[in-house]
Amino acid sequence: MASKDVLVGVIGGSGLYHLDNLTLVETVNPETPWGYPSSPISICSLPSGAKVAFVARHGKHHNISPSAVPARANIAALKSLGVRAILAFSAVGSLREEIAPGHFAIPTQIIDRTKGVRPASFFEGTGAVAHAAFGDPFSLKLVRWLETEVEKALVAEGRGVVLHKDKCIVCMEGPQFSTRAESIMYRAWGGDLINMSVLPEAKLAREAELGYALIATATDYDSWRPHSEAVTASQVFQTLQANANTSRHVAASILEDLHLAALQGDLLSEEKGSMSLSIMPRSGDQKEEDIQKLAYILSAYFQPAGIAN
Ligand SMILES: CSC[C@H]1O[C@H](OP(=O)(O)O)[C@H](O)[C@@H]1O
Ligand SMILES: Nc1ncnc2[nH]cnc12
Repeated sequence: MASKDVLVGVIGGSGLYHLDNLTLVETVNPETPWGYPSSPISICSLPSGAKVAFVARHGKHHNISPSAVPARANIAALKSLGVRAILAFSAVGSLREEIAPGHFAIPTQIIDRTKGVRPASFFEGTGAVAHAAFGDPFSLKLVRWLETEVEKALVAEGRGVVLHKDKCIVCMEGPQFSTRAESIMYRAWGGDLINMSVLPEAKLAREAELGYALIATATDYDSWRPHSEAVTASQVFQTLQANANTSRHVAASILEDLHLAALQGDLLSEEKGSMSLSIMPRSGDQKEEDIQKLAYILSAYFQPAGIAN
């Protein structure tokens, strides 16, 4: 198992199956109480020697569909490596004219249109009940930090990629894309972007007390434009590679500073201890197997018998 000095985890989405300019230190594949992650996790070192962890959400060969991503194992495995902040990348559709394919966005809100087929809580199947706060589904301090740093990285790249802020992302079930009627409805609801992956990832990161933010990379205009073709996978592929290259550039530009910011602590002060107010008080009286399972992600609140504090 890698040492616990990996503070930042990166989740790569469609098109982003590896990062650039990093030295591979080791590959780990931790078995968590929720199974194995989507792919073995690459632990890479940055030029300073600091380490980051990378996991490909759909597997390195894109063989896991969005509804089947083992999101609990991904988040739990990253936490077991010491990760405190997750930077997730996602290919998204745009529900707004001004967010053109090729643009990037950092959303601050989510509308849940998943259909209940994805396990969405670490507490599911245990006797413990918890209600994590999710009004602000992304870590706002991390989001604000990223807005500045990603913008700088995009300017330095010089391709004119625009960054949009304070957007609302709809997470649909898939794997089929939306109908035109749904796409129009999401716009009326206030949705700006759409993907199939941000949930339950963001909810699970919150339950595990991890900072979590999404860099959304627009690939298409979904299906709301009256005189345009509805989105197809081949449209998405046209932008995917360029977006992945820019994502790798952004990651290479910001990861060193993100590691330092995570080390200093203030950036992630919102997450630390947040679940102490979410676990129902009587849920302390648990079966040993549930305590052991939950201790994997929340050792501050669940202590297996025989392990001293
Ligand atoms: C390839 S189009 C639909 C697919 O792309 C996005 O994946 P990810 O979020 O992992 O980049 C979207 O969420 C869908 O899963
Ligand atoms: N239009 C779209 N709908 C859902 N997920 C997507 N990922 C990329 N484009 C998408």
